[in-house]
Amino acid sequence: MAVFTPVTLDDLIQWIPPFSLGKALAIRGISSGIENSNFFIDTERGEYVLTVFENLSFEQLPFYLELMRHLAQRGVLVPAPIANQQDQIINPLHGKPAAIVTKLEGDCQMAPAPVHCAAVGAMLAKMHLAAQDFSIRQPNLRGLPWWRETAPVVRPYLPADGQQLLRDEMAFQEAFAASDTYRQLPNGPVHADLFRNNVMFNGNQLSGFFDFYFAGCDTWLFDLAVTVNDWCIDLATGKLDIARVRAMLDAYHAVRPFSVAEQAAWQPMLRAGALRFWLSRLYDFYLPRAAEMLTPHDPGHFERILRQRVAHPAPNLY
Ligand SMILES: Nc1ncnc2c1ncn2[C@@H]1O[C@H](COP(=O)(O)OP(=O)(O)OP(=O)(O)O)[C@@H](O)[C@H]1O
Ligand SMILES: N[C@@H](CCO)C(=O)O
Repeated sequence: MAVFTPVTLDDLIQWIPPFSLGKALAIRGISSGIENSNFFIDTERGEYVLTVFENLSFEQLPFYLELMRHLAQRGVLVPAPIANQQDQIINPLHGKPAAIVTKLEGDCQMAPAPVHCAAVGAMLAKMHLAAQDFSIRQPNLRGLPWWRETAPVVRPYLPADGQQLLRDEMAFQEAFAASDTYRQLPNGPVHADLFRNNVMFNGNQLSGFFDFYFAGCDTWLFDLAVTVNDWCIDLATGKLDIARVRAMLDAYHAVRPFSVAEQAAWQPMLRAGALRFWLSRLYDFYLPRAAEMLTPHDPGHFERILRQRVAHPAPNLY
């Protein structure tokens, strides 16, 4: 169901020669994923992932794919895009942009322990540092300007207490974004969607981050807040699990020490990370795109997380 653009082995055999991967031997559609058509492909040089982009254009894709190339070249574990003989990594296939990237070994870890959270924290810090000198700049397209646009669109669908929470949190986040503390936060390219289903593990060994298609420039702390809000919580209640939070924060800090401003911004940023996904899930729930085929994620999950973060202080960064 999640292969929107079919690609046959014959199509691949015709298309793949400029990539110097030898002959294409097999292709299998990947059923999970709702944005793009993804395939595992076998070639004479090994196994790779082929993505045909259904929504992103030739103009939009360089930010994401060049960022992955930049990170892979610096030893951050991410899928490395494969260039053709002209050094192009985005090429048309059935009229849509497509790319081949290296395959990450293993599976997603959907019930993470502190050891997994530590591995994610350390790699996230390494990724932030390695992306600092990436030359293409694109803002986080799901940042404050998008919240401002989206909050009034989804608010009418909420009951009174939800409307109140959304109003209060938007006001809180506007003030936070205008503060001196916020201005002092280090920023750069971030993943911005580093949930459990976007990281691969081979046993307890992290094998890579993937699905960079919400990446953009934002504060490093926002990226960490989004990650903690998914990896380090009890999914039923949204409560933080202190052992997992500590493991992730300590591992991050050991690679890229936190600043004083970041400590001051930590609680508001956890709320920002929850608000961002509450809004996008509300939008997808109440205003689904015409071709939407899958059940939207539950917005209530991030409303619970937001209420938790407002009511209970999180552990300090360091
Ligand atoms: N480089 C990779 N190596 C190994 N497996 C991959 C790789 N890229 C994607 N996959 C597999 O394909 C599945 C779908 O990929 P992905 O999550 O990027 O889909 P999508 O449609 O782009 O996004 P979404 O998660 O928003 O639905 C992943 O869950 C993973 O199992
Ligand atoms: N991680 C997002 C989905 C978009 O990748 C969510 O859980 O709402």
